[in-house]
Amino acid sequence: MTHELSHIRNFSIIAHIDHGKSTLSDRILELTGTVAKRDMQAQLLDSMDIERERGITIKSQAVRVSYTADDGETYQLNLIDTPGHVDFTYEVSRSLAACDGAVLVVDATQGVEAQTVANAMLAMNADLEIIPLINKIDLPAAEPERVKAEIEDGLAIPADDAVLASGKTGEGVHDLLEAVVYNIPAPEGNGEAPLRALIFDSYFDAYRGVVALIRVVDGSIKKGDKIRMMATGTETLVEEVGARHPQEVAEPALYVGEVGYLVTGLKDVSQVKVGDTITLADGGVNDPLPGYREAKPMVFTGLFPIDGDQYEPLKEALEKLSLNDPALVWEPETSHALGFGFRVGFLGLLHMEVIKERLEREFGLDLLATAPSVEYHVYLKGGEMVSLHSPQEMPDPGSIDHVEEPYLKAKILIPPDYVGAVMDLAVGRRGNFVTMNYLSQTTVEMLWEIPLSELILDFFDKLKSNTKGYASLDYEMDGYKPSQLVKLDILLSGKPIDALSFIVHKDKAYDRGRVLCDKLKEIIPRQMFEVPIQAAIGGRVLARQTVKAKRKDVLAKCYGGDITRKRKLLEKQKAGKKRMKAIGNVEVPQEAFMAILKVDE
Ligand SMILES: Nc1nc2c(ncn2[C@@H]2O[C@H](COP(=O)(O)OP(=O)(O)OP(=O)(O)O)[C@@H](O)[C@H]2O)c(=O)[nH]1
Repeated sequence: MTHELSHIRNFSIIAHIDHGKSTLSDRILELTGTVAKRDMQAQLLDSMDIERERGITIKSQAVRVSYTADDGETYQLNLIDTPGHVDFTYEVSRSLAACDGAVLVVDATQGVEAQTVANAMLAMNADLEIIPLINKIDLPAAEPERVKAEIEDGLAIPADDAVLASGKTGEGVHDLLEAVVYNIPAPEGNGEAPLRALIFDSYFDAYRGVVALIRVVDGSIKKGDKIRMMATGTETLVEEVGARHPQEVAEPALYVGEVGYLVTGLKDVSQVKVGDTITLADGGVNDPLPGYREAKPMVFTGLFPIDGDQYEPLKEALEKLSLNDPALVWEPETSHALGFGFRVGFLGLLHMEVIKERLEREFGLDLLATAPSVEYHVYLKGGEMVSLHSPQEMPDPGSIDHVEEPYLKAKILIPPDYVGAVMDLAVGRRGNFVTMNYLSQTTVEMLWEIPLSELILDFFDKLKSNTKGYASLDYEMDGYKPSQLVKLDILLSGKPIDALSFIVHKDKAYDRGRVLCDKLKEIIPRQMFEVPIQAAIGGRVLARQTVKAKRKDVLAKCYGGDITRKRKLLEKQKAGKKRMKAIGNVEVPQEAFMAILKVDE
């Protein structure tokens, strides 16, 4: 295969969900003979089960295909698949930084949608050449002309020459590859200069240690080279380099402009960070590539095994998962209510859900998760600052000078009709309006400063439902700001339950406390006795509800007679208890801990 810069193209495919990105990628692999038709497993690029089920990509992928164009020349095309969720905006930006162009897929029956706009903006910000592609033209309802107009008016991308294609029939896929070769610029770089390579993903492989996906920006890299990761300072010998087709094939070297994988031989993924620059340990460069940022957990939750015997297995599972995930951090946590568990940090709610699901599915654990919270900075009267990852750690109010919470700069893109809806939502979430710009007649960009704690409630879901799915959200950290925050305690049968307490803005405490008591009343099943539920701040009760006592005992029906029937009933009860935790003498289901996430204003 060619290594000449002029014969390399690095690109990614971007689209709104379900517009056909994966199907199209599969067709490309097929048409270039990379994967034989009989080996095609639909949507080869989304490898992890959970990703496949949810239709989201969490990790980046890079597949190299060889394409002989109509000009008779053979080109090396590297197709880079980027993660598709707001939790992973930084990872997306690094994957795009490894590309020179992007194919923007738009469904011919749906037209431009929210994520089309959001992804196109990301690609433009990354200075990528954009090739519009109108997909699903096999469908009778396809309206390519209307969609072309939408792309031009809404995104200001010329669409006269948009590729018309069908991932289903394969029509237009050849045109797409020709467009990639002719419209996307070849990479630039200096093959003679010292090595500079961008890491745009890294993962732990049980057999080979940490593997990185890289783009060589200058120079070249081969087996046996002694390299240094510039941000972490880690040095190592290159064990192997190569490309995915999509199975890994070792190459003698990766040359300037090329994308491929690198086996580092290192055991810890935190030594090989996304966004870092690789250079040679001896005679390397001094200036890293721009854009490196530390992956920082933003959301914290307590994870507790339902069965205390699973504490050690949970610890081992977390150790295994963090080998592959530098953003995953954790430390032991003890709760009076839930026993021994861990406080775990995540990039965002999706990251949290995925990890919890993997712990349960891949490691067979039954877990209870407490409501997510953020990292607060509590300044004590003596001047000392304490970082708080859990509401339980909140010091005595008398000793606190003030509390600061993390804010985000949030960018929301919407059609003009939804400006009012977004205003209502963001103001209700303590957002400060910054500016609003018309990017085109069909797209408004609103900038807000919003406390992260408000965003991790159901903000994203609410934003989507209030704008019929049109809004897209992108955010970055904006530092800490002082806030009037208090710890709200929830009491069951008069006893404060540490795992249910949370931190809330003073002005929201009463509403949230009341709504939460109502919710908990619905969620907590009737017990043999009455269960009063109270929300309180430092002993002052704000709201109260009561779960009434159950009338009958199930076993009473058995008259002590039929033993098998009795056992069956008990088993049924046991199954029903799944995800319940006895707190004192009250059975509390998992939902109760998440109720705070669903508070309606
Ligand atoms: N008729 C028709 N259906 C298509 C075409 N391309 C994709 N589809 C269907 O559209 C649906 C979504 O396609 P995917 O390839 O999974 O779309 P995607 O954009 O990768 O979706 P996500 O990964 O979930 O974002 C699937 O049911 C496909 O079978 C096409 O060209 N024509």
